[in-house]
Amino acid sequence: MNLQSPHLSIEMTQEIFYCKEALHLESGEILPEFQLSFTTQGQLNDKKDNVVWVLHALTGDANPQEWWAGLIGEDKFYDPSRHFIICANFLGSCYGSTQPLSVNPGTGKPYYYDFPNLTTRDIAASMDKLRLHLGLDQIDTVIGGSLGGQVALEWAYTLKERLNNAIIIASNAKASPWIIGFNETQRMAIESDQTWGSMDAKAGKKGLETARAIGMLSYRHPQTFIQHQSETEEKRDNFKISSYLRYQGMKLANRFNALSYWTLSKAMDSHDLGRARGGTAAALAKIQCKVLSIGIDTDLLFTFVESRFISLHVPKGTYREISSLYGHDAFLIEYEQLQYILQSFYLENNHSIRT
Ligand SMILES: CC(=O)SCCNC(=O)CCNC(=O)[C@H](O)C(C)(C)COP(=O)(O)OP(=O)(O)OC[C@H]1O[C@@H](n2cnc3c(N)ncnc32)[C@H](O)[C@@H]1OP(=O)(O)O
Ligand SMILES: N[C@@H](CCO)C(=O)O
Repeated sequence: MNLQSPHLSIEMTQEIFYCKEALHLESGEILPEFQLSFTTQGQLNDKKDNVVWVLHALTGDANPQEWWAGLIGEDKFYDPSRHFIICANFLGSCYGSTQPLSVNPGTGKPYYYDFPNLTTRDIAASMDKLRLHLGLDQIDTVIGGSLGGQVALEWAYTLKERLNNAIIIASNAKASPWIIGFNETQRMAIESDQTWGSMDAKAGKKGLETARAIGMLSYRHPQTFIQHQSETEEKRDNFKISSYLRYQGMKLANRFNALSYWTLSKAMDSHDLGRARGGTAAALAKIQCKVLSIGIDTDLLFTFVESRFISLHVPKGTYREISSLYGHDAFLIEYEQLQYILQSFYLENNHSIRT
């Protein structure tokens, strides 16, 4: 029981950070200005050592209390009565941050297909502008899964001694051809939608449905579907898994847009911590903070081998593994194991943050 907040009432604040400074992107392009939607919950303590910055995955938003409800929130592992919890919607995403449907200040019209290519390094750089805006010199923990883990790793590299812990879940130091291939097939699905190319917020919506259905196969494991979508009677058609994938496609297409999906999937592909830094091993060797890399035994997309690679090459690395039926998406589901792993990590590292 959280005695400080018996009625679970610590307010969450949602704001927009407007950055009027240009962001110079890795591609050489420039975003003349941008905005990030972000939330904070809890208070920065006097020692300013309780900042937990949460980074979302491909289709998440700035409300981890919703999509990571088992980990973030009052009476949860990261508790706003102790931690100052920050989460920003990624640049390129469609939950309040600058994205392809935003107005290009140069033309006065939405960017649509002129929105620049972003990399995970660019997304981390935009996040750092928010950190400076908030006046935070020190972050205790950055934590993210999947694309969120990629961005967290990039940020950990540049934050240097300003970061104590990076928790990188179901992620990697460099996008594998397998991941890029999955993303490419999803973009092909979007491209094959006849509305793709039109200047319309709903362009590519049907294609996005297919893209998400393909994506779902990579976010889960064959065993997930044997468990949850097996037929109980003999059938020749209309299988459960078919309606499940169609439903998941529609669900995503109703809350996301294809242009943002395109942009963020390209960012995921771009991920290479070692680019222009002498390769991934050399770049990982320069990360100064403690790194907890968590793999998932059934992850078919970001394999546990890639997660372990991170911990083996950073100077202060720990590797832990989640065992799950759910494949890659287990990082959004297996709360008990996550809490245990996190608790042990902080205890083993005799860490000041109270958990
Ligand atoms: C503003 C926003 O909403 S932001 C949301 C933020 N989202 C994220 O950050 C994404 C991260 N979250 C996720 O990826 C997912 O929510 C997960 C991994 C945590 C869980 O996935 P879910 O889709 O909820 O679970 P699951 O795969 O079991 O599917 C359940 C849904 O499929 C439906 N379903 C299950 N089987 C079938 C079937 N055979 N046919 C049709 N529908 C089916 C269920 O009725 C349920 O529907 P509901 O979501 O409307 O309740
Ligand atoms: N299920 C995740 C994708 C994989 O990380 C999401 O929708 O963000």
